[in-house]
Amino acid sequence: MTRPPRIAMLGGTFDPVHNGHLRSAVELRDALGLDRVHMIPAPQPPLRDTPQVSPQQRLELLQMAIGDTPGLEADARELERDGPSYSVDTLRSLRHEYGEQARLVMAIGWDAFLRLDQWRKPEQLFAFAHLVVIARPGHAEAPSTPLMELLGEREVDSVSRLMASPHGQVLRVTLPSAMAISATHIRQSLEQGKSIRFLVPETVERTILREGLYQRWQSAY
Ligand SMILES: Nc1ncnc2c1ncn2[C@@H]1O[C@H](COP(=O)(O)OP(=O)(O)OP(=O)(O)O)[C@@H](O)[C@H]1O
Ligand SMILES: O=C(O)c1ccc[n+]([C@@H]2O[C@H](COP(=O)([O-])O)[C@@H](O)[C@H]2O)c1
Repeated sequence: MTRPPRIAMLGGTFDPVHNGHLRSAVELRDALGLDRVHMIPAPQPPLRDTPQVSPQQRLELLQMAIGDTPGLEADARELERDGPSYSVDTLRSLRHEYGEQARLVMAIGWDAFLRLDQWRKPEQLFAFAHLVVIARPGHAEAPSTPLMELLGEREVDSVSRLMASPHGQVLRVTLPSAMAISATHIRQSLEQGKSIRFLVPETVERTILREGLYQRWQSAY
């Protein structure tokens, strides 16, 4: 019998993409034995202000960051929708693409997980995908009661248990090279004229500096 595909969505504002995202995607691919990790920029992230840097520019930085990394894909599907970038809509589309037996995972960092109960139709996410929560240095706050209620009995303690079914369960993971890198810190560094070397891939750094992105003198697009 052929093994069902193992697919993950790692959505983000990617404002800009950084090595914390990229290394997490690679280590998640290896830890879960994933066939593909769809890295999906959100044009209008629902719980924050729409970024100044356009969705197309954020996508292009993501594409150059990923390059030819096996199993990682810059996925533009949210750019084709209007309105807030709800993950439930993206997961519906991935489920449709890969079929009902695929093991579909929505991967989010601990900070994003803490607000999951404020997302659109959070319980419906589990009808499409598993949830994998990635530990993130500097984010250790405990989940709220509504969030714990939302999780219910879904938590499992191993990859093999998670992959035994197509969707509906939750796994917390700590990846080997957890990095305390954030896009906020990168934007602040650029605004202050400080170096972002080694926080993002070199091609991304070069493009940001050349285009004047995130720098004080850049006018809003
Ligand atoms: N260093 C990191 N390690 C693990 N997960 C991360 C890391 N940075 C971001 N993530 C996760 O990746 C997803 C997309 O993150 P996002 O694009 O918002 O980046 P960010 O660095 O958190 O941005 P910002 O600082 O602007 O909030 C979220 O689920 C987030 O928790
Ligand atoms: O679906 C929602 O309601 C929802 C609410 C907040 C965030 N998300 C998604 O979570 C991902 C990370 O968001 P953010 O704001 O932490 O960059 C990104 O793909 C967002 O579209 C989704």
